[in-house]
Amino acid sequence: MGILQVLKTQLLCHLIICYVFLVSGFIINLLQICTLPLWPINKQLARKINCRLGYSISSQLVALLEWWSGTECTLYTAPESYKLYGKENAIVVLNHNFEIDFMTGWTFCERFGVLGSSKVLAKKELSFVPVIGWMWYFLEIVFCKRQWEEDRKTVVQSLRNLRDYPENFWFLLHCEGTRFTEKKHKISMEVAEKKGLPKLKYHLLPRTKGFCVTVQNLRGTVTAVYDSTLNFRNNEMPTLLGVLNGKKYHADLYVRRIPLDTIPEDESECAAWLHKLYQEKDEFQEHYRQTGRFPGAITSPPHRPWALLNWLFWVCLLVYPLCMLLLQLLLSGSTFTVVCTSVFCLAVSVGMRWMIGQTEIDKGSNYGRDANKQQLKDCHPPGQQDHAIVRS
Ligand SMILES: CCCCC/C=C\C/C=C\CCCCCCCC(=O)SCCNC(=O)CCNC(=O)[C@H](O)C(C)(C)COP(=O)(O)OP(=O)(O)OC[C@H]1O[C@@H](n2cnc3c(N)ncnc32)[C@H](O)[C@@H]1OP(=O)(O)O
Ligand SMILES: CCCCCCCCCCCCCCCCCC(=O)OC[C@@H](O)COP(=O)(O)O
Repeated sequence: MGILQVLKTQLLCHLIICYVFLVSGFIINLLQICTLPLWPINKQLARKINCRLGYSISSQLVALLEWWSGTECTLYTAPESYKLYGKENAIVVLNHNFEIDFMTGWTFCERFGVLGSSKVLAKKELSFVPVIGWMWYFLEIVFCKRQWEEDRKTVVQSLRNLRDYPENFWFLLHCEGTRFTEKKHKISMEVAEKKGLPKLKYHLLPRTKGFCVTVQNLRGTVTAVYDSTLNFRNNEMPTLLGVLNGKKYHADLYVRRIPLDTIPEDESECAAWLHKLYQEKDEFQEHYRQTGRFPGAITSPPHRPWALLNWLFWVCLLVYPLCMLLLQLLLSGSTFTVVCTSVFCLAVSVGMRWMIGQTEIDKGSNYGRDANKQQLKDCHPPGQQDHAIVRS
């Protein structure tokens, strides 16, 4: 193991990275709040500014994945589709198996220049996560409680707001609605059986309402669906902590571009279309398992320097004052100040660990663990968490 690799596993490095992320994040959140008076005056300008500010936060996680961990991201796609990526609005339908699939998705967004404006149908709980969740509020991310009766109105309204968005965007949909675990898979296949739908081996049964309503409300705004299937080589199960420790992973993403006007307008036909899409996605995963690759031509969209430059900017800006502050504290000789600072640092570390926990599948929600919604609301007792599938 090289010296740099050892350095990447050191707690001090992690604390500095987290400090830069948190402090820069809070500064950017504050700047986002400052754009509020601009919204009624010039909405499109406010949106553009927020895209740049949002980029400055999310690109830090991209830099962590690309430059710190050195994770390789390979794209399998048709060359004629490749030319259009980043130049049109699209709905991205992605499988939901990995703890860092959001970072991998962001990395592809960065490579095609749509990171600042990328959107997602996200669970409401994520809107409360400091920095990222607060940033999303200003980026007009669509949140849902995963209770359709309550979501219908807000989701439709949020989607309609995107019709005049001034930047090209990709709208991410994890139609499975939750991350893959063995238990959730078993239950969703029972639902599939009851509904007379073919079983899926690598995916949960897709929830169709979000997809249909998105297609319905973004027709005319979005030109294509990017059917995206993600996998990691050698059965890697990547984690954010692994990335923070500098572990290199190998992501393979297969993208098929499907023109939006080929998707049925009728809701039940649209739902059937989505079920068929997931059967095809399952076949692609089977192909990957058998051959170690997806169909289609391989490309490695080039790295852009901006994510790294943005990160270095924040490191330069924030690490020097931190060092000066710590030095002053030590020189002050006040036990009280030193104890207070230590407690503060500990609280921040616990907060960061909680944020990282939001990405962990073992700490995931109960959604989809039972076909009966009432039962879903009950928390299961500790020690009964199900585990993400370990692919042999
Ligand atoms: C190219 C690279 C990628 C580019 C990336 C681009 C952009 C990146 C941007 C941001 C990155 C950040 C990423 C953050 C990720 C965060 C993602 C999430 O938060 S995922 C969770 C939230 N999202 C979703 O849930 C979306 C999918 N869900 C839906 O669409 C749902 O329909 C819904 C709109 C949320 C509503 O859900 P609800 O449960 O209320 O209703 P449903 O109708 O869906 O469910 C009832 C229906 O389902 C049947 N049922 C019951 N149990 C199950 C089960 N276990 N499995 C499957 N189906 C089940 C039930 O019988 C009902 O059926 P029916 O409708 O026939 O009555
Ligand atoms: C350079 C920066 C380094 C900082 C390191 C620490 C950063 C901490 C960042 C926390 C990021 C929080 C955003 C989490 C996004 C997680 C997306 C996700 O995968 O959500 C899960 C839901 O889809 C489904 O939930 P479940 O029903 O499976 O439960």
